[in-house]
Amino acid sequence: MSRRRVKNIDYDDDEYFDDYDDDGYDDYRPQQASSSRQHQAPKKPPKPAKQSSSAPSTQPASRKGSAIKSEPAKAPPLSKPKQNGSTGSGRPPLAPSMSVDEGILSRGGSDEKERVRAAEEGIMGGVEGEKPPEADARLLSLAPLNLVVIGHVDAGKSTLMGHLLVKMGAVTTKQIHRYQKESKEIGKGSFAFAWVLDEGEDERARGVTIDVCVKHFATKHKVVTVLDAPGHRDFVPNMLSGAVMADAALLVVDVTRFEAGFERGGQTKEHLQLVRALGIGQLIVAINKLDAVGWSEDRYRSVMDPLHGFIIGPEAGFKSSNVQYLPLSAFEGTNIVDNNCAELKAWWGEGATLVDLIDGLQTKGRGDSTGASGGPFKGCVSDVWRTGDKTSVSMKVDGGTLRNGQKVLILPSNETAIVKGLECRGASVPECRSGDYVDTALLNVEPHFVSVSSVLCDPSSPLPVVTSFTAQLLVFDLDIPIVKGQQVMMYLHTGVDSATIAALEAIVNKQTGERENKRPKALVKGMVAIVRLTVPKPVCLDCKGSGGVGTLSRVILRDRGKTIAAGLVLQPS
Ligand SMILES: Nc1nc2c(ncn2[C@@H]2O[C@H](COP(=O)(O)OP(=O)(O)OP(=O)(O)O)[C@@H](O)[C@H]2O)c(=O)[nH]1
Repeated sequence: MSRRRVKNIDYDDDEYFDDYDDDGYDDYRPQQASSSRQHQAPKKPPKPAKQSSSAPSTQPASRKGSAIKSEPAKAPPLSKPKQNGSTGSGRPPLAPSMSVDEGILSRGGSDEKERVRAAEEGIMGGVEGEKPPEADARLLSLAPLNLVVIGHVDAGKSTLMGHLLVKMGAVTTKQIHRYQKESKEIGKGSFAFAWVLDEGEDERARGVTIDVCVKHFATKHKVVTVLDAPGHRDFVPNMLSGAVMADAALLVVDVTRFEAGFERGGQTKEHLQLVRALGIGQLIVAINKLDAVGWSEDRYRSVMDPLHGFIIGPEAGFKSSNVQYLPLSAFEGTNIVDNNCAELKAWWGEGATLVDLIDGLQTKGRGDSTGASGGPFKGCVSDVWRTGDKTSVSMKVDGGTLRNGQKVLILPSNETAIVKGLECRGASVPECRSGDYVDTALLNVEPHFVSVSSVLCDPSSPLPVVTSFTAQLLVFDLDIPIVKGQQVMMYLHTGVDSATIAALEAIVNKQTGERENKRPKALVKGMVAIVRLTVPKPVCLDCKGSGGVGTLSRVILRDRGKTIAAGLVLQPS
């Protein structure tokens, strides 16, 4: 199944401001570039045990095409996809995809008329109407992983994911042949694989990803939810909406135009800083389009060296051991699940493929099998649409466990609802745990009680609903200093809204963590500061250190199309 979406942000408490040792991720302090952080030539990734190129499919063949009749061909009003439009909070909606996928994990439909009819009747998704497949036992035994794909525009992100999904059996040969034919007809033949993910008409006509697209596939040990993010600078907010859902990031770099994406104005650095700010500590770097430079090892290294310096340097702050690199060709499909290219083998040997590296990624903060981790249930809504007389939402579980039949409190609307169905990773499931991306949670309420950025939580543990709060922020590269009274765009978990910097309360000493320089006049690049933010409408949030995966406390500020600061909510004020 695929779903287009567009949501939010988050930021990691621990890595910026707390000890981060216990989770093995990072000892990142943005301030101090310790000598151990100085650039070291990265090593080739270890060679994990090779995996069969015919990785197991995630759904039995008999389920192909099932549950597709209830998938709408166009979304009803609440979820109608809008390119750069907005739903609820003003963030562009992650509306259900119009996918007609017949692939193994896809829930698109083969019967277009039936899907249109279902949409017109307002019957959305597989929770009500024809049911989605039950998750099979093998899938449930795999570790879930949400992977956001980032990188400068045209780096080859969608092509890479499209080709990977084809190779993993999540897209049929018939379907990719159709994309090849149709893309050729409009003179965009090189985008055939990208069309697996770029499903919007605009995206296909322009050859640019606009919304985040969500797809699933399984490796040997993982069931992976891919969030393919746009690379164009105009769509950074959409990219953030995918990144906030992720456990790990895959950075795609175009080896032929590396400098354009890496230097000032390119999105490579900004994306890296943002995913790190969102608490993502694990990174795979796919150096793409090696076919276009004759599989040159020299070119590969000339890109990897400056990139690695930035990635482990003070501005991005990844831990070297959590970053892995590999050369590939998304277009030719080389080194994705296998490597049959003699020129690459000559210097890469039997090095890991992309699927090997994805299979070896770790997740943190995930609920355990008892659902005990993360405390009471809480989660943030990233998409909303009507399902008959009920409301469906997509969301990220930030802590605890969400179960079918459970009563939840919706904030800020303060309405309660019962969960009438749950879908995760393309299948119907009895529960979703901390860290899970929930494809669909069906709620027995009217849609106006829920919007993108709503929070669902355990009614006995309501989260704060506020119009003013303090946050600890790291200041990014700025054209002009941040001052009191400044209006900014605020990305708070899955929401986006305007906000005012009501007060600059203190500068934080990066070495000691102590507050000093009370009431500074202005904030400049590299500072860590405590600021008070006010918002015009009440927002529901969580505070730093409240448990779970921490999505609900992450805040990113942007101004005039640039990210200016990112951090964590400290407390309501
Ligand atoms: N030669 C070559 N071209 C590639 C490769 N991968 C992608 N391309 C081409 O690069 C162009 C952009 O590919 P996309 O997959 O749309 O790039 P993207 O990063 O998803 O683009 P946005 O999401 O819009 O930022 C297309 O013409 C692809 O065919 C590759 O491995 N080799």
